[in-house]
Amino acid sequence: MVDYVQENNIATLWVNNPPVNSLSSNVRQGIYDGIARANDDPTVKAIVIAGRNRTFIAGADIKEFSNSDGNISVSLVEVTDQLENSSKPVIAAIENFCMGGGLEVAISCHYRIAHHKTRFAFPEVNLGILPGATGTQRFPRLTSLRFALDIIPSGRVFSAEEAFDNSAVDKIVDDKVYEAALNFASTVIDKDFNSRRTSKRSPPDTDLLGDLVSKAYVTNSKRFKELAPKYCIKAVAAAAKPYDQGLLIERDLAFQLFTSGQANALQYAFFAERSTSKWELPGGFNWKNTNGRPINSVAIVGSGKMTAGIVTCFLRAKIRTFVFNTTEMANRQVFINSMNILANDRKKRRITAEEYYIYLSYFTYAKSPKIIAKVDAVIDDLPQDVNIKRDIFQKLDRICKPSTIFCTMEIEKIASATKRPKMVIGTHFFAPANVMRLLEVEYGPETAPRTVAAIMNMGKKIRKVSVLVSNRTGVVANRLMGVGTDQAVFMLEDGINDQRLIDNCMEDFGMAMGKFKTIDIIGMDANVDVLRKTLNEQGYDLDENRNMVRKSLNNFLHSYTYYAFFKYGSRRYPLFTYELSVLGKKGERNGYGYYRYTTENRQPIYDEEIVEILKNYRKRMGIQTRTFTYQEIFERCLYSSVNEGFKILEEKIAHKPQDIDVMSLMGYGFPRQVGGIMKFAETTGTERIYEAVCRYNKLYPDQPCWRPSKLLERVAKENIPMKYWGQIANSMSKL
Ligand SMILES: C/C=C(\C)C(=O)SCCNC(=O)CCNC(=O)[C@H](O)C(C)(C)COP(=O)(O)OP(=O)(O)OC[C@H]1O[C@@H](n2cnc3c(N)ncnc32)[C@H](O)[C@@H]1OP(=O)(O)O
Repeated sequence: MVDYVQENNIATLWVNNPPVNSLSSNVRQGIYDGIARANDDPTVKAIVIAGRNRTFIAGADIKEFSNSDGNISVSLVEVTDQLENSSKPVIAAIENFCMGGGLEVAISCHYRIAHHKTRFAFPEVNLGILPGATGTQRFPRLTSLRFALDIIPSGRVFSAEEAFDNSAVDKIVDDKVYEAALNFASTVIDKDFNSRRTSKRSPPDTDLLGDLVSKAYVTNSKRFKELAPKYCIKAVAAAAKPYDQGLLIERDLAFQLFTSGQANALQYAFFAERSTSKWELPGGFNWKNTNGRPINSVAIVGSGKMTAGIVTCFLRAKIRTFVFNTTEMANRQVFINSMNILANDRKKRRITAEEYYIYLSYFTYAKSPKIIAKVDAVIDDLPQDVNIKRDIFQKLDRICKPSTIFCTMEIEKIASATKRPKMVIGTHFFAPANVMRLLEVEYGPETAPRTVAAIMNMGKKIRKVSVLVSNRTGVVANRLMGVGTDQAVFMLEDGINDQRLIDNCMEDFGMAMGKFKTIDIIGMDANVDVLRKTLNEQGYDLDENRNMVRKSLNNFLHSYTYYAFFKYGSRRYPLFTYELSVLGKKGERNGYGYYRYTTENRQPIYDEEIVEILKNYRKRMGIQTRTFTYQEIFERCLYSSVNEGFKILEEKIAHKPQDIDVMSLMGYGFPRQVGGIMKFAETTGTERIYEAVCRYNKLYPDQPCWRPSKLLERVAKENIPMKYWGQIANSMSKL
């Protein structure tokens, strides 16, 4: 885990713990022992600490947080103290990742040489903890309170250049960082390096503490539903005190965080995200045993609201991207929109000017379908009309090379229109596609495992977190969270007069956005399209019924019939959203939805008109209003989605609870500090949720989302831990 190598009078401690050299117990012990050995050896004059696997250290081994191997070794605090107290100078040779505990190791050394491409960060905050191995005390002393209050509470990644500008590293090299560190070591041998012991310093800007702390509170306020950002600020502020006092505060805060449920959930989310790439198909094909061809070029066919967002994902990954539309103007518009997205990235310094031009150079207009004949994948962004899609994909099937994969949400209908059903797969991006990291990949009954492998790998290449699901009806993430949205609409229809009450309940829980704000952002039309499609599949025409009502002389009677038709036929549908869309409210896009929006300010404004429309609607529909408790709002919005999550598992649409959690976290802004909708079920207790689901099922028999999932029932009754839910779902479907 740590190799000790001596060359002349310099000892090197090589950290070797692939893939990212995390600081597992053996590594900590290895560094500690290595420093002791070098200090005891009179022939050693300086020590270099470096990483094998072309990386320094990406921090603690997160798996050990919840899963100690029982190996008693030194703590990271002991390691950092051992490094700083070394009687011989220690030089860190840093490259690739220098994160968390790795950065704490680096700043406890006496000198730091970094490769110019190194990425530095204190990502602890994202795991619900703080840099508690002296990081909050040493980092501001080495750099400044200002920089530490920027870096530690945000967890943001910073470059070697920024590290150098803020005194976090002493030298940057373009190549061969280890050799540079060895050379540097030879220049400091026998020199006094006492002033380089970081803990002995004071932060250079303690007189600015008040202002800097206030600024940090404002900057991080959006994340204050999580404890860690606040605690990070408090811990860094304590660096203005004498070192030992500050350290006590750091330890106290670190302990509180470490034992919090939030830290547990955030660490769960870290691994859940990574687990989605380990996909598996029912036939035994999986990410390990199946290779897919690399996707080096794509064509986006058609254009809509999301096209430029999708295009930029491919451009950033340097994948040749053809945009194919029948009009020159549509193609141009996609180019302009993509350029604007990249220009914004550049303005916000997420990419350099050079990268901006390189990425744009991967964009190509395709005026004729022949130009896209050789692409590796075609992505469907055509209008929702299936006949148009089938027609175009039939033509593309004749033109494109046999290995071209077709990505569409209408898998079966496109597969049957082409001679390559094995090469047809679903890809669903979430809006805005250039920001949202979730990619839902859907396989159909005929999709080949190699096609799945190719598209899952493509997802990784374009930096998406791809979740593989089987194709049934519509987008699985929408199904999962949509049932909760329907509940919100029903409760509004049934008596809540202020949409903010429901939205606040969800936002207090930690959702990025309340249910009605989400409807507005997604757009009324998109919401109603789902409803329209669901009803169409059952042979009902939503708009025809509505027209019948409008044309009617006896409006009340027909409205009631209309309502009764949908409500008491078999199930109830969230028709109030449809009502608003018919009135011309499109959501955030045109400024009118469940809230109002102005062109200057896209923040939702409470709209009293909704209450008036609601009252009329209830009157026409003959709805008897009632009151709702906060608990009912909470349970109906969330437990309905939990129940749906269990159904998605038992129907084998998703493979494991982690996949469902990732969909809720990355597609719908579910609070990360709760871990995801299934982790929420585990924390809340499945028995409690099952009891509520059964209660609502009795109360609302016209809402099928409350039919209890069999898997939930079994898990609740037998009190089965979450780690077995996927396995049980598997065995259930075989029955
Ligand atoms: C107390 C707390 C202390 C002292 C801390 O240090 S807390 C901070 C711990 N470190 C981090 O939070 C960094 C986490 N890692 C990352 O952000 C990324 O992995 C990376 C930027 C370092 C690399 O990204 P990438 O190249 O995309 O690779 P993956 O994210 O896919 O990771 C590859 C595999 O390594 C596993 N991994 C990564 N970091 C850790 C870790 N710190 N502990 C344990 N395992 C880690 C990750 O799960 C991947 O494993 P597989 O899924 O392939 O099995």
